[in-house]
Amino acid sequence: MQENKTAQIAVLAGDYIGPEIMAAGLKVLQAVSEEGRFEYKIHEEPFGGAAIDQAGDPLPQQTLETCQQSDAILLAAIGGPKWDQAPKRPEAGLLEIRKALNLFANIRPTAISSAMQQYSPIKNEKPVDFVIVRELTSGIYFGTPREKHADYALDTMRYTKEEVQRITHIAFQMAQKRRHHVTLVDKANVLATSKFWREIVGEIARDYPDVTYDTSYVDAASMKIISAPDQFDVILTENLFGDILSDESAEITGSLGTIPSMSQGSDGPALYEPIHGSAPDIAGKGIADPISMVKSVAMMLANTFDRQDLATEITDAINETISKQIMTPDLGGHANTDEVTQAIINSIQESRRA
Ligand SMILES: NC(=O)C1=CN([C@@H]2O[C@H](COP(=O)(O)OP(=O)(O)OC[C@H]3O[C@@H](n4cnc5c(N)ncnc54)[C@H](O)[C@@H]3O)[C@@H](O)[C@H]2O)C=CC1
Ligand SMILES: CC(C)CC(=O)C(=O)O
Ligand SMILES: [Mg+2]
Repeated sequence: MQENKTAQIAVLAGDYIGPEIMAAGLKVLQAVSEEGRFEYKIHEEPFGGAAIDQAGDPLPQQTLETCQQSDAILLAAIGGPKWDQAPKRPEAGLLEIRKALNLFANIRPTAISSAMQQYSPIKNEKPVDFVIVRELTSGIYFGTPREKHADYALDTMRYTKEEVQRITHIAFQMAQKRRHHVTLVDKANVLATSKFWREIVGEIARDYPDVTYDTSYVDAASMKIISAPDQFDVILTENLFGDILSDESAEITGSLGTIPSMSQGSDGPALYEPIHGSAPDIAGKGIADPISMVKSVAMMLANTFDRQDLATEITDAINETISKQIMTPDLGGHANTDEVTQAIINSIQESRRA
C-alpha cells in the first residue's frame, strides 16, 4: 500500500454481536489513528443476515464491489437463528465473498500471552504460540455435488494440486519467519484428499530445508492441542479441519472471543475478522468480548498497512486491560463491551502521554 494515501477500509458489521464488536473495533482504530497517525476512510456495507433483510441477498453486488475496491476489509460476524430457514443463509454469503475475492489462505493465530496465562483452561508450563494456516476456498465447504435427499445426503471434498500447492507455500514461508516448523494435519489413513495433500506437501517441504516438517492425523492433533500445544509452530490444514481446530485452539487461550484472523489471496484486499460467529446467545446484552475484533484491526494495520507500530500499541493496550482484570464474562470478568473498549482506548492514550 502506497504511503500517505488514505486507507480505504470496507466494514461489514453483520449480525447479532457483529455490530456491537465492530463498533468497539472502530473506536479503537480511531483512537490509535489520532493526530494524523493513520488516515483512513470507512465504507460500511450490509452483509450476511442484515443484507438478506435489506437487499434479499447475504452478499449484495454493491457490498462485493466496495470490498473489491478497498485496501482491506473488516468483518465482524454473520448468521444466526433468524435466518436459519432462509433459502440462502448468511453463511452462504461468507463462503461467496471468500471465493469471489480468492481468499484462499486463512491465518488464525493461537498464543497464550503472559496476561492471559491465568485464564487458560490448560495447565501448561511451556510457551504456546502457533498459527493455523487453513485452506479457505475449497474442500468440502465448496465441493459439488452437494445434495440432500429424503434417504441420503452427499457432500464432496475435492482439492486440486494447485490449491494445495499455493497454501503450502504460504505455510512454509510463514514458518521461515517463525520457529521453522510445519505440521500438516490430515486424515491420510482414510481420505484420498489427505493422501493427495501428503504427497504434494511432502514434495514442497524439500524446497524449504530450513523448515522441519511433520504430519499428524486430525484426531491426534486435536488431542495434542490440549496436551502439548507448545509442540506446534505452523499447522497447515484443509478447510473443514482448520475450521474445527481453530475454535479448539482459541479456547485454550482463555476464550474464543479473543482470536482474530486474516484471510488473503495472491493479490487484492485481505479480510480481517474474528474467528468466532455471531454469538446469538449473548447478543444485545452488551457483554460480547471485543478483543477478537480489536485484534483483527491490529492485524489489519500490521499486515495490509505495514503499521506494526500501531498494531503493537493496540496489543499492548489489550494486555494491560486484561492485566487490570477489566474483562468480559467469557474471561470470567464483570466488565461490559464498552468498558473493555474504553479501557483499551485509555491505555493507548496514556501510553502516548507517558
Ligand atoms: N465468520 C462468521 O461470521 C461465522 C459465523 N458463524 C455463525 O454464527 C452463528 C452462531 O454460531 P455458534 O455456533 O453459536 O458459534 P459462535 O462462535 O457464534 O459462538 C460460540 C460460543 O462462543 C461465544 N462467543 C463467541 N464470540 C464471543 C465473543 N466475542 N465474546 C463472548 N463470547 C463469545 C458465544 O456466546 C457462544 O457461547 C451461526 O449462524 C454460525 O453459522 C459461525 C462461525 C463463524
Ligand atoms: C460458515 C462457516 C464456514 C464459518 C466458520 O465457522 C469459519 O470460517 O470459521
Ligand atoms: Mg468456524
